[in-house]
Amino acid sequence: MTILGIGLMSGTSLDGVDAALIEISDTDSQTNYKIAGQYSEPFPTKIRAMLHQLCEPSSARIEKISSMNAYLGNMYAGIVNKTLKKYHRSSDELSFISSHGQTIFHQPTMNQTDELDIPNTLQIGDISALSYHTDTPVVGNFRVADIAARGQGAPLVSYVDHLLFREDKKDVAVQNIGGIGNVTYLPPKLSQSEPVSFDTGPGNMLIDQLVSRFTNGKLAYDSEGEIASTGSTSQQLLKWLMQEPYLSREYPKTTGRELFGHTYVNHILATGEKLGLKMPDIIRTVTEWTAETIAFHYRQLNPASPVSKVIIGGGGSRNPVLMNDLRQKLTGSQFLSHDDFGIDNQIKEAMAFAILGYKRLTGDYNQLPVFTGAKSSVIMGEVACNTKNAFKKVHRFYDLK
Ligand SMILES: Nc1ncnc2c1ncn2[C@@H]1O[C@H](COP(=O)(O)OP(=O)(O)OP(=O)(O)O)[C@@H](O)[C@H]1O
Ligand SMILES: CC(=O)N[C@H]1[C@@H]2OC[C@@H](O2)[C@@H](O)[C@@H]1O[C@H](C)C(=O)O
Repeated sequence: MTILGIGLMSGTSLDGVDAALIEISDTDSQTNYKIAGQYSEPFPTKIRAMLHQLCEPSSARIEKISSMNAYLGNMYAGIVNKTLKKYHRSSDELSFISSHGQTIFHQPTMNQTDELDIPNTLQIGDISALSYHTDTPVVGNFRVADIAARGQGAPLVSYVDHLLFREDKKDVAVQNIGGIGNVTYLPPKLSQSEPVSFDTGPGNMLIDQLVSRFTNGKLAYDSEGEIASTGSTSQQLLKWLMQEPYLSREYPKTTGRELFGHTYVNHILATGEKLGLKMPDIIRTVTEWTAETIAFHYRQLNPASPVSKVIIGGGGSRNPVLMNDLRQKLTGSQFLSHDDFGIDNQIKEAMAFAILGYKRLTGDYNQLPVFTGAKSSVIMGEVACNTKNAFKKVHRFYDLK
């Protein structure tokens, strides 16, 4: 039997939503995942601006978070219906939706000064609204189960990287450069070493914010690295940035806009100003620093030799300045992209969440403690099925067992 599912991803760069339509079929020995379609929709400027406000504790307002939760649930439903229409598939054919949601806040580790301050993470985009408007069961809110098991609640795509990309004899690093950078490091199967994953630091998040300030909000990112290529790296600013304590924290570790947000950008700008730097020089330096945060961690992962294969994904792979810096810092590694494996870079994370959602519905573990630091394996994800049809569709998965 072939199951049709849709994975939805809206990531920390706040650029929009990606949908992956996937067909899943089980043979006796393995599960096969085939991409049957894809659709992406950018956030309208107003929504993106509001999301930026909601991710920043000083500007977030509870009533706006609540209404954005409902709004995104409806928006995601529209995206599912557009994806089905694009590929001439009906809602009846769709067995499930798996939605990451929009991360608004993520604090998996904290210095507990108050008993009420406990690890937490919040992804919004109401899964009940999504289920209701699509007549389909929805799996969402993945990260909270891993946090409950005392994990970092991220990175979660590592589980899928491990299924798809581990090799017998060569070590592989699967590097995402989204808003945040994260790596899944897969030592050869034949070695005794365990895989690991963690966030390497900022991806495009700081570059995007600097570009937006430089252009008074006219540009949201440094397209093709054009601004960075007009500046020069300041070694002094680079050295200052390398002192960021997150870099030397032990992994598993994750980060986000809580650290690399508005206040961080203010600190970079103040330091750049003291050094007499112009904005393109600051953007150039932060671009090189982003590459250096990745290379810095790889030298720790494999001190003896360059990582054999680096599979790059995420929007940062479209920034040639960032990619050139990374290649220069990782000489000896073979660079590949998800496209080399038949997976469009744009929808890799959406596809991964479809797989995580499918595992949730079949009652299988969809997380490995080694990746998130959780105390035990968990089956992540909550299920919303708010119509009779959605309920019937969920029951199909019980028959699979
Ligand atoms: N042509 C391009 N040139 C330079 N940068 C680009 C280009 N296209 C996309 N980007 C960068 O990629 C970012 C989006 O990346 P992506 O969609 O992978 O992030 P995300 O999935 O939201 O984040 P995360 O993986 O952290 O959740 C944009 O904000 C921009 O900085
Ligand atoms: C809390 C949160 O949303 N984290 C994201 C973010 O974006 C990249 C990096 O930081 C990663 O840890 C994670 O997303 C990917 C999809 C993951 O969980 O694998």
